[in-house]
Amino acid sequence: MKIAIGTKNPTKVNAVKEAFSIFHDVTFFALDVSSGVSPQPITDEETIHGAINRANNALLEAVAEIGIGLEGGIVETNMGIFLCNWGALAASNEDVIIAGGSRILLPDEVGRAVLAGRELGDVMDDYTKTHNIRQNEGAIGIFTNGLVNRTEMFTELSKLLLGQYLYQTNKKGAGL
Ligand SMILES: O=P(O)(O)OP(=O)(O)OP(=O)(O)OC[C@H]1O[C@@H](n2cnc3c(O)ncnc32)[C@H](O)[C@@H]1O
Ligand SMILES: [Mg+2]
Repeated sequence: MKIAIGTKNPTKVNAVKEAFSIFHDVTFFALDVSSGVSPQPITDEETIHGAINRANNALLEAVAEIGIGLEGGIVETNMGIFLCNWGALAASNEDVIIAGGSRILLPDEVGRAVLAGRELGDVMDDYTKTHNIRQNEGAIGIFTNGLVNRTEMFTELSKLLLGQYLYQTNKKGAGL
């Protein structure tokens, strides 16, 4: 089975590989595809569209059985600005499957800087005085004291996608 992943970010690629490790015969293709949305989505809808576009573009480009798209964004609420994560699974002749990942409240200065136009990854590097947080523990890893890193968060999200896909394809197979 060919699985196409719409990113080269190792936190996302490793997460998808982990979720699909229940299969023996899988080959993964990591591709830099367009998300079709801004580099820093700032609503749930924009983040979901980014995930769906990545999944569809990866599926088509790699001519795979399954395409996976994972996208990080932020959402402004009256409780503050949250980190959000969305994922999509595309398979030919199937409706796209989506799932939401973790959301945590961001410090207001971080959230405001992102809403003002900066990418969260860059803001996080300045905030923590380190480099390339986005490809390592992620904002979620920093703000959960390392208990949940970006790869773990995307692994659970990938399992939510794969699990729904298996449920739906089984249901069809059982003629329900
Ligand atoms: O190469 P891609 O797949 O685009 O990986 P990315 O790290 O840019 O990830 P996204 O495009 O999905 O995320 C959108 C923006 O939000 C940032 N971001 C989202 N979650 C993050 C996290 O947990 N830690 C650091 N940056 C994060 C990310 O760096 C981008 O600026
Ligand atoms: Mg990006």
